[in-house]
Amino acid sequence: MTNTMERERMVIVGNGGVGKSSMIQRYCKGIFTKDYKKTIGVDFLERQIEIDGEDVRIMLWDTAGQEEFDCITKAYYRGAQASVLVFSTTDRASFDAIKEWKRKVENECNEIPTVIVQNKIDLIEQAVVSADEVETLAKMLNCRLIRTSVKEDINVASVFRYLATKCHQLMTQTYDQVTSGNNSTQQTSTHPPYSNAPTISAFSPTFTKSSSGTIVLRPAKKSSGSSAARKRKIVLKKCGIL
Ligand SMILES: Nc1nc2c(ncn2[C@@H]2O[C@H](COP(=O)(O)OP(=O)(O)OP(=O)(O)O)[C@@H](O)[C@H]2O)c(=O)[nH]1
Repeated sequence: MTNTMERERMVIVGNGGVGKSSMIQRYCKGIFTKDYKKTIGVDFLERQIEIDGEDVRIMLWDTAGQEEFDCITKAYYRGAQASVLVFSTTDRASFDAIKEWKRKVENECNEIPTVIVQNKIDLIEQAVVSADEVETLAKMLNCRLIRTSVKEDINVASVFRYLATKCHQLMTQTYDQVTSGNNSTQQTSTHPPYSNAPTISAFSPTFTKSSSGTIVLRPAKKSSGSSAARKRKIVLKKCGIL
């Protein structure tokens, strides 16, 4: 592991009990526990994955869902490159709070790639939100929607791979702009267009492309670390992006 490895910092927010800590534990440690242990303030775990043949370290900040911790947690939103807004299928208030969570994150770090996660999809029979209203909210907030079950390990990895890929693309664009000396009018938006983004559905855990718009998330192809990739890392480091 070199100190030039790309690092992507993500924050996971949402009401208490929606499954944020469970999601991070599932992704980073491969475990799930039924016990509910309230997060006090913030917690942190990381995992290394490969995107486009490059090693990327994903740093996941788990934040407390209770408002009483807001002043502590908001300090951790700063500098985040992506965010995950989580609500639970069985908790109406957590769904209603999603807009507010997005606002809180944006107050600290402007617009960053963001995913809305509807967790506990294994409890769909006890759902207190309809599929339509969830999809409408995601469109309105211009966010990708991913339905997950941390318990059944459905789509959890898709959430983080999707965001890591977005962050990686943004870093690559920044690199291209720096190396081509283009810092004028052709500035690319830091927020990709999501309005027509398909939903990643918990009902297609095999991630095959379906007519309903479910998208395919394939593992990145391994490539031998090219000299271009190495140069890119050096430039990114010099730009203070790493
Ligand atoms: N059925 C089901 N239960 C889940 C799922 N994900 C998490 N849980 C349970 O939901 C409860 C709360 O999960 P946590 O991960 O602690 O929730 P949190 O959002 O981190 O909560 P705070 O720390 O209070 O913000 C735990 O009992 C988990 O076992 C899921 O996908 N399905």
